[in-house]
Amino acid sequence: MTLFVKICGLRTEQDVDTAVEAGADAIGFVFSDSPRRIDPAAAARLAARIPESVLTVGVFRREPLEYVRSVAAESGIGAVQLHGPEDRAYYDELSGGGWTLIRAAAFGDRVPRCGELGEDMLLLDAPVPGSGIAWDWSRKQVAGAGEKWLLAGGLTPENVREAVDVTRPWGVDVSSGVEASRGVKNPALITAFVEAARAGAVTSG
Ligand SMILES: O=C(O)c1ccccc1N[C@@H]1O[C@H](COP(=O)(O)O)[C@@H](O)[C@H]1O
Repeated sequence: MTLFVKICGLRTEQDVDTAVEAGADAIGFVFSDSPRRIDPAAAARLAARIPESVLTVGVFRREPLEYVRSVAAESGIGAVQLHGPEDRAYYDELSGGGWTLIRAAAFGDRVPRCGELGEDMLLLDAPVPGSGIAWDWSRKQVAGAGEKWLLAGGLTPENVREAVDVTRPWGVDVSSGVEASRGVKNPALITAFVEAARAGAVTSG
């Protein structure tokens, strides 16, 4: 099975086109406080360039439900990625809206199971999302084989292959590791990341 690759925090046409050409499966737009923040109208313009086969993801951190709903509607994204303490009721409110739901959780002692709050994908991240700081991947098989879970946090073109070999995720997600400076993507790194992630990949899917 081919490793699912998400490139996050994109804000320019060039970066979006590069990610699509490189073969990314998902492209993320950040709608919460971040150097990568983009407004919904600008994200909608970028999303119009993206083929339907590529999932567009809105990233939210501790936002009210109504904000998520209105941004998702205006930007036309296909998936909602939630970084926060959202509970089952919050996910229930969003389910049925047509979005793929991605639950982000900081890797800790208890590894969540994909689907336990109604999410479609689970993203295991470092404690500070978007920081570029990696967590300890050495705990093999950190999530269930066969689950749709993505590894994130401090991935780069240099370390993604080892991280995938050790943890066997269903997919990977990167932001800082493909940037020239904070919030500014480097197209060559985007391409290098997708190639490195998929080189010889064996996944849990
Ligand atoms: O990228 C951000 O600024 C951000 C802000 C708020 C919530 C999530 C954010 N990014 C997510 O962080 C991980 C990995 O980031 P990195 O590669 O370590 O920089 C990824 O899931 C992004 O979607």
